[in-house]
Amino acid sequence: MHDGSGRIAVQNLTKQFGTVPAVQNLSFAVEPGSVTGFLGPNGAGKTTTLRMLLGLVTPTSGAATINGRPYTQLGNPARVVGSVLENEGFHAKRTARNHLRVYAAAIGVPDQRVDEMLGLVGLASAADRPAGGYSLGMRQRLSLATALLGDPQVLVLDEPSNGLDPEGIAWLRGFLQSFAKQGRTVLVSSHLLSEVEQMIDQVVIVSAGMTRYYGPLEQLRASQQSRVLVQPADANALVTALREAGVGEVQPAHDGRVAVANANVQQIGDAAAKAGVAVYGMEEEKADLEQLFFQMTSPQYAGGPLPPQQPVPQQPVPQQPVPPQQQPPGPPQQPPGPPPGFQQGPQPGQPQNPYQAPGYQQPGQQGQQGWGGGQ
Ligand SMILES: Nc1ncnc2c1ncn2[C@@H]1O[C@H](COP(=O)(O)OP(=O)(O)OP(=O)(O)O)[C@@H](O)[C@H]1O
Repeated sequence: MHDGSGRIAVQNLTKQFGTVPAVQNLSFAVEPGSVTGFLGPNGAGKTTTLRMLLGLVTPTSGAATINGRPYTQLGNPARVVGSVLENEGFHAKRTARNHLRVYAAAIGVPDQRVDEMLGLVGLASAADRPAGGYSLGMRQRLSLATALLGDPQVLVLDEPSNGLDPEGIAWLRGFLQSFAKQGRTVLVSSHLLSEVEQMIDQVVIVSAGMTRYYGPLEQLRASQQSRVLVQPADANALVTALREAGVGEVQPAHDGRVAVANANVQQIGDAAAKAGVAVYGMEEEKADLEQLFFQMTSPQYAGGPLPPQQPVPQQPVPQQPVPPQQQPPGPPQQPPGPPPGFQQGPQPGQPQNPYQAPGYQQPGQQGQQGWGGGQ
């Protein structure tokens, strides 16, 4: 059913290439108003999933829909979804401006929009150069400009940070967040959590074609068990005091410090004071999100058994139209516990419509003219 919300729903999606199970029973939803990271190591099945979503590969089973419909049944797909996939070719001798004009004509968009998009992605000054001479980063920008021509409701980007310089990545982050704040939908794939961590609010983690985690990034962060490293005058006395007071999970470290999980500095300080144990310092420590991501996906490389799969949303991804403001968050999976190594020792106002003007300004960054440099 066509629901017009811009919602992406992937339901029990499977793709088998001969003997290669590229995608296995994948389910998740991407809600409008959010930027969702689609993460997994090389070969995890991300591109295949995105290609199925965009009607370029036929699923073996299951479904991927936008607005409740398969891509091939969208009335004017370029107006609904813009995409940037890997290895997209440009006519080498055609200028960026002419490339965009050809696309604009094909989808019925006026030429004026071509210049707006060139300005938006910072290619205005290179618009009349042949795309064949463009750097990887410039080609990424041209792909993005192409994807945005139809003023789509949904953006699907495969590894968009590839080839971008830090300035380009920062611009892309601000742009995607503003795009999502307008109630639009963004799905970005990457094999590096760190590359997209700052730009996403939801995350789907896949490995070996299967979902490992699906839910808010914040929830994944919160699942990271923190601990406090305490430097006491007398470690044995502090361990006894904390255990008797029932404060946290206490573990003496080799360097004379005491590691306390599941307790805050105030609880520890109070218990130490009550027992008359002097404390010289306390340090709060969080497990690294990247480390957790690596642990969730690394069995694909190790060739060993995969960890138990987190329950992919048990209830079917709703196919019925739901007004955006009433949509419940997608059913998140419970993230797994912290990596085993963590326990064992110390470890370190409404944005303006970007399509109104060529010089898109990020909220709070008045004066910045779109994607300026790095050509
Ligand atoms: N057309 C195809 N024919 C056969 N196997 C394929 C085909 N396309 C993808 N595969 C295989 O499916 C698996 C998933 O590939 P896919 O490109 O979807 O992964 P990915 O997560 O996008 O990886 P990367 O981050 O390297 O782009 C890989 O084992 C790949 O070799």
